[in-house]
Amino acid sequence: MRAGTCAWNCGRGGSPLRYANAERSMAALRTLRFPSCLAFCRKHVNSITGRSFAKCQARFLSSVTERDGLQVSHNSNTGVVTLSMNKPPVNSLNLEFLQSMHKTLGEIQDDQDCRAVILTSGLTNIFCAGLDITEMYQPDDKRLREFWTSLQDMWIRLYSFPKTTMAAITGHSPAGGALLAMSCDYRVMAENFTIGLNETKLGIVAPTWFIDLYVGILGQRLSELALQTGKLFTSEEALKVGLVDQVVPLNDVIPTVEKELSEWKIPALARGMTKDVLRRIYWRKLQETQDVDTESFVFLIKQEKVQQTLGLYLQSLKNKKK
Ligand SMILES: CCCCC/C=C\C/C=C\CC/C=C/CC(=O)SCCNC(=O)CCNC(=O)[C@H](O)C(C)(C)COP(=O)(O)OP(=O)(O)OC[C@H]1O[C@@H](n2cnc3c(N)ncnc32)[C@H](O)[C@@H]1OP(=O)(O)O
Repeated sequence: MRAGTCAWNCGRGGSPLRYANAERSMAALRTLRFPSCLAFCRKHVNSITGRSFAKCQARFLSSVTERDGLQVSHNSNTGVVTLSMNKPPVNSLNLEFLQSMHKTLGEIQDDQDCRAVILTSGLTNIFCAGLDITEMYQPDDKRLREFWTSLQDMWIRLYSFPKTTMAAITGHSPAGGALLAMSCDYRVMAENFTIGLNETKLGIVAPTWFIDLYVGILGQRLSELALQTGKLFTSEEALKVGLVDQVVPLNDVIPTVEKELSEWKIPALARGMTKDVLRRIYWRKLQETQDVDTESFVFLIKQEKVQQTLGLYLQSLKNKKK
C-alpha cells in the first residue's frame, strides 16, 4: 500500500481484495464495536505514513471476546486468532476450562475468516500448569471420568486442528501445559522458564498419547530418561532437544510467532492435508480407545498410593508460600 493513502475512506490505496476486507471490517465497526477508533482513523488516516497507517489498521481490525477463562482476539487483517488462556492463578486445566477450550477451538475451526491460531497465556510467568491436580485428588467418580473425557476431546481437537497452530509459551509449561504446546505446529518460548512431562514427580504416569508426542519430538532414548525422572527442561534445554523451535526474550515471543506466521505462506489445503497425514495415526488411536484410556486413568488415580502422593504434592505447592 502506498504511504499516506487511505483504504478505509476511499479504497484507492489498496488491492481489490484489501478493499473488500476493509469494507467488510468497516461494516463490522459501524456496529459500534470500536467507535472511537473509527473516529480517530477517519480524522487522521489521510495524513499519516504507511507505517502508522498499518498500526491504525490493526486497531480497526481487531475484535476481542472474553469468556470462561479464554480471551479470543481476532485480527481480520491477518486472519490470525490469538487464543489466550486467562484462568488465574496458573491456567490449570479443570473440567470446565477443558470444555471451554474444546468449544472455543470448535468455533475458531468453523470461522472461515481465521487461517491460524496463536495459543498463549494472559498470565504472568505461566503458560499452563497442566491438569488441575484438585480434579485428581480425592475425586468424585463421575466428575473424574467427565474430566478425563473432556481432556481427550480437547486434545483430539487441538492436535488434529486443520489450521496452523503456534504456541507462544510465555511462562512455565509442565505436563498438560507441555501437551498443549507440543500439539501446536510451532513453538516459541520465552527465556528462563521450564517445560516437560513431570508426571512421575506427582506419582502418576503420563498417558500413552502424551508419551507418543514426546517420543516423536525427543526420540526414544531421551524420552525414556526425561519421562522416568519427570524432567522439566529449561527453555534453553528445550530448544536444544527440539521441544521448542525458538527461545526469545519474553517481550519478543508474540512478535516472533506473528513473524513466523507471516512467513508460512503455504497453500492451506496442502499444508493441512500434510499435517493430517502425519498426525491422524495418533489422535485416531486415542479416539478408538477412549473408554479404555479413561478406565486406566480412573484405575490409576484411585490407587491409595497415588492419592497419597498427589496430596503431598499439592501440599508442597501450597507450602511454597510459607
Ligand atoms: C500403567 C497404567 C498407565 C495408565 C495411564 C493412564 C492414564 C494416566 C494417568 C494419569 C495421568 C494424569 C496426567 C496429568 C498431567 C498433568 O498435567 S499433572 C499436573 C502437573 N503440573 C504440575 O506439576 C505443576 C505444579 N505447579 C507448579 O509447578 C507451579 O505452581 C507453577 C506452575 C510453576 C507456578 O508457580 P508459582 O510460584 O507462580 O505459583 P504457585 O506454585 O504458588 O501456585 C499458585 C497456586 O496454584 C496452585 N496450583 C499450581 N499448579 C496447580 C495445578 N496443576 N493444579 C491445581 N492447582 C495448582 C498452587 O497450589 C497455588 O495454590 P494456592 O496455594 O491455593 O494459591
